[in-house]
Amino acid sequence: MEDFDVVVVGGGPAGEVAAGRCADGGLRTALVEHELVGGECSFWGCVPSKTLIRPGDVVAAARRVPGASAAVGGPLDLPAALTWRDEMTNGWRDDNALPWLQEKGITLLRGTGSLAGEREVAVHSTGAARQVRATRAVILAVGTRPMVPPVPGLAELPPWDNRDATSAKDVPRRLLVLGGGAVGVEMAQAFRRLGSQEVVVVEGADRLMAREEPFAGEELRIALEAEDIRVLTGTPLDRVRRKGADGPVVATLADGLRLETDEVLLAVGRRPATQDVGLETVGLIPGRTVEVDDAMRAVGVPDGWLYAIGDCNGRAPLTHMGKYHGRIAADVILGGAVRDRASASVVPRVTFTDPQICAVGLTEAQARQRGLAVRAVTYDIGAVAGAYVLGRGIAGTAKIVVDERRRTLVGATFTGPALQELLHSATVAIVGQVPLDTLWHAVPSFPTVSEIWLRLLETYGL
Ligand SMILES: Cc1cc2nc3c(=O)[nH]c(=O)nc-3n(C[C@H](O)[C@H](O)[C@H](O)COP(=O)(O)OP(=O)(O)OC[C@H]3O[C@@H](n4cnc5c(N)ncnc54)[C@H](O)[C@@H]3O)c2cc1C
Ligand SMILES: NC(=O)c1ccc[n+]([C@@H]2O[C@H](COP(=O)([O-])OP(=O)(O)OC[C@H]3O[C@@H](n4cnc5c(N)ncnc54)[C@H](O)[C@@H]3O)[C@@H](O)[C@H]2O)c1
Repeated sequence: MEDFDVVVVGGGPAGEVAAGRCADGGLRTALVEHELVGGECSFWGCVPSKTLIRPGDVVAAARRVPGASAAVGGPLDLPAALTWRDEMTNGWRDDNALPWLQEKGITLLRGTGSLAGEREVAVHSTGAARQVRATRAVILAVGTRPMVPPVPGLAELPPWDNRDATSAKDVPRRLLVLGGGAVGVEMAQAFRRLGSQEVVVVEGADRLMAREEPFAGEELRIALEAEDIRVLTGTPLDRVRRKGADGPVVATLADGLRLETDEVLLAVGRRPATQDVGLETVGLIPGRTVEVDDAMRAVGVPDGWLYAIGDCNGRAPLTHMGKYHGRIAADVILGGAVRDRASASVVPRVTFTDPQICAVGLTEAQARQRGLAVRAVTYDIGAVAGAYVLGRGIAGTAKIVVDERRRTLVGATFTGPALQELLHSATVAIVGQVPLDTLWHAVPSFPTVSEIWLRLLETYGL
């Protein structure tokens, strides 16, 4: 039995950050990983998806600018875009992460980790198993797997999941995307812009991006339809079947509509990868998210030695939030008193479509559900000088949700092209609980899109 102070199971963004911070604090740290250090985000999630989105985004931005649009008249260079994606994922090798681990003094254990009782982890790799003990803490950072809904015929296709989409070597001529959440809308637009001719999004809820402000999904639907992406909402997929071994797929919706496509991309959410990590050996239920307290300690496990961070704790399944959880867990293990203050109500999120949906904190509906007396103010993003100097036809909406009792923000949403860097200003205002009367003195430069702040505050009445 080998001893470490901390054993981290799962080397995605959350696990890497936790391991790095524990090691920086002088703890003997092991990181157990059975695929690639970097996890879903680096190889099949954020990084390749954003890389596939970027060429279409740049061209769309140039097309809005008279004088530049003529220079980008042709189609995208698909092979070059895919090659760049391959570079960004380092050809699905993690050798570039290894020097970092070595520098930090983190021991990488290649294999599948599972809890084997209190403070113990069994690590299985081909033909070998070893047992390690964590004197201070075990941190689970095992992430998620795609959900497969029980639609007859779906599993047999087989459908594409995010891995197939983000590592695709070509684009299918026709693509049916099941799910109009973040993966679905980003990939639908990316594939359409990369050359897929017929793209359909089938979303079970009544609108795209259903957890965001209603106008966000509506504006996105209009933009996608303008690019000839078909958007079908509110009607579940009833059954699918592939004609022959390599033939087209026939998809039938609950209302009887039949669609023919070449591939079906599953984008209906994720389930925690906790089925086989030995949760039962510590009294927890396999396959469920690991519920944690604000210190990231697993609820129901005595003595506080088990932590869960990132997607597998279900708090806020986004890379930056998983890394935040990783910093909290490491600091708590090192004796700090830091606690999670962001996951429940200040989660920033950017959906990298065109228009982007950038949001932080609560939507108006969520704030009201929590019993807050809020007032919301909206303003047209395209109407600020900072937006219209960027090109023609820049459209979108900004909305802030103000807690009237405290006169501070509890939520903000911005839709429009390339707004991702604007979002952090709203995050800072919410986390800092900056009163609107103070925010009024944060003067945005002219002509920047940040002028939207001024317009929102004026509309509010300041
Ligand atoms: C297509 C797509 C695009 C996305 N884009 C974004 C984005 O733009 N921004 C954003 O914030 N989020 C995005 N996400 C979400 C983001 O990928 C996740 O929130 C993030 O990867 C979670 O990090 P994690 O460390 O918790 O888990 P993961 O990244 O899933 O990493 C878990 C790691 O644990 C390993 N592992 C699992 N079980 C074991 C075991 N038993 N033993 C050893 N190792 C194990 C896995 O191999 C993996 O390396 C996207 C997701 C998808 C699918
Ligand atoms: N830019 C980003 O930050 C980004 C990008 C991609 C993914 N992610 C994250 O990755 C995770 C997974 O994303 P996702 O899009 O798979 O999940 P999601 O939960 O964001 O969206 C899933 C969508 O599928 C719909 N759905 C569920 N079952 C369905 C069915 N049977 N038929 C039709 N529609 C159905 C849901 O209503 C929902 O709109 C999320 O946590 C997401 O936030 C983030």
